Amino acid sequence: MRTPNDLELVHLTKRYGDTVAVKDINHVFANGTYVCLLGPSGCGKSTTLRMIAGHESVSDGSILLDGQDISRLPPAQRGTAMMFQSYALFPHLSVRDNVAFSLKMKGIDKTARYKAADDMLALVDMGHLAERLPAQLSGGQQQRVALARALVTKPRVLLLDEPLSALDPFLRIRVRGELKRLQRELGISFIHVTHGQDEALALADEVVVMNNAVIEQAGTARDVFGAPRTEFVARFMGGHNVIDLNGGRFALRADDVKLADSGHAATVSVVEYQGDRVAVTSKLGETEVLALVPEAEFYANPKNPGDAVGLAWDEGRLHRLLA
Ligand SMILES: Nc1ncnc2c1ncn2[C@@H]1O[C@H](COP(=O)(O)OP(=O)(O)OP(=O)(O)O)[C@@H](O)[C@H]1O
Repeated sequence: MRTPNDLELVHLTKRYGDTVAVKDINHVFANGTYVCLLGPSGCGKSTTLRMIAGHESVSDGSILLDGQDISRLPPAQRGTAMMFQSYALFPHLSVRDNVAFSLKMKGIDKTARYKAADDMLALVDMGHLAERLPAQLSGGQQQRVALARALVTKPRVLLLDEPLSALDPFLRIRVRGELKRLQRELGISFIHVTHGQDEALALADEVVVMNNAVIEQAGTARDVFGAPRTEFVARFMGGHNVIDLNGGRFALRADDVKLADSGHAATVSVVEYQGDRVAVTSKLGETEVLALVPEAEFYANPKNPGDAVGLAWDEGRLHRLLA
């Protein structure tokens, strides 16, 4: 069912000469959803996002927002806003002026645009630093200013291109929590491009996995992780084994593989301690099978490389792959 402010991609295609960067994509991003566009380098994520934003022209197909074709409108008239990876703040403007800039371009008077900028800075917890220049801010603070600057135009869809990639791992986890909170508070859609599986699983209401210019699978984070449709998705999401059995190819979650005395006879090849669990890789014929074993369970009966081991799983946990 369609709701107002759904964003729809219809046969969306982008060609650069002989390269097809995005190939005939059809998808509806439901209003008020946190979407992560996930995929390996070069799969077409950023091109898709830039076409939605209007920073890249469309070769074929169209982009509809709330039923209206926005694919030929200039970026500022689309109802979308983009936050760039590099933040792209103006170095000579204060934080407040950076946030108010697009409103100035629209001819909004100073009192009104400063009020709007201050409201957005308060939303991202940066009100106290409104007078500073970008160079006087940390990376995380610059990122919040960039976010306030994108949100000040009151977009119906916020587009984020690898927004966390410049942050250190600790800050990345904190800021991603803030992004999610902000999206819930504002109730608009966020479309967030990432190549981090963990990031997508942590944030997204809907994960859209791209590969080779097409959407390979889309669904809730649990659906995509729990029921990958293809070998590519199973391998790319990680945490799965891909094994051939009885003429079929199956995904089997590594945390569903048990080390047992009976079962499929294998030989342990690598043991990695990971804190809360131990990653045990074994050779089952020519196939490497990963088992993620809870720490206490592993140390109750520890294994070493070269040990014979039985691999067991519940048949119901095997998930047949389509390709
Ligand atoms: N301006 C351009 N001219 C020619 N080819 C381009 C251009 N921009 C992107 N491409 C090509 O289009 C394909 C998709 O690129 P895109 O940047 O969308 O990938 P991506 O999934 O965002 O990758 P990354 O994670 O590395 O940013 C790639 O093969 C890329 O080389």
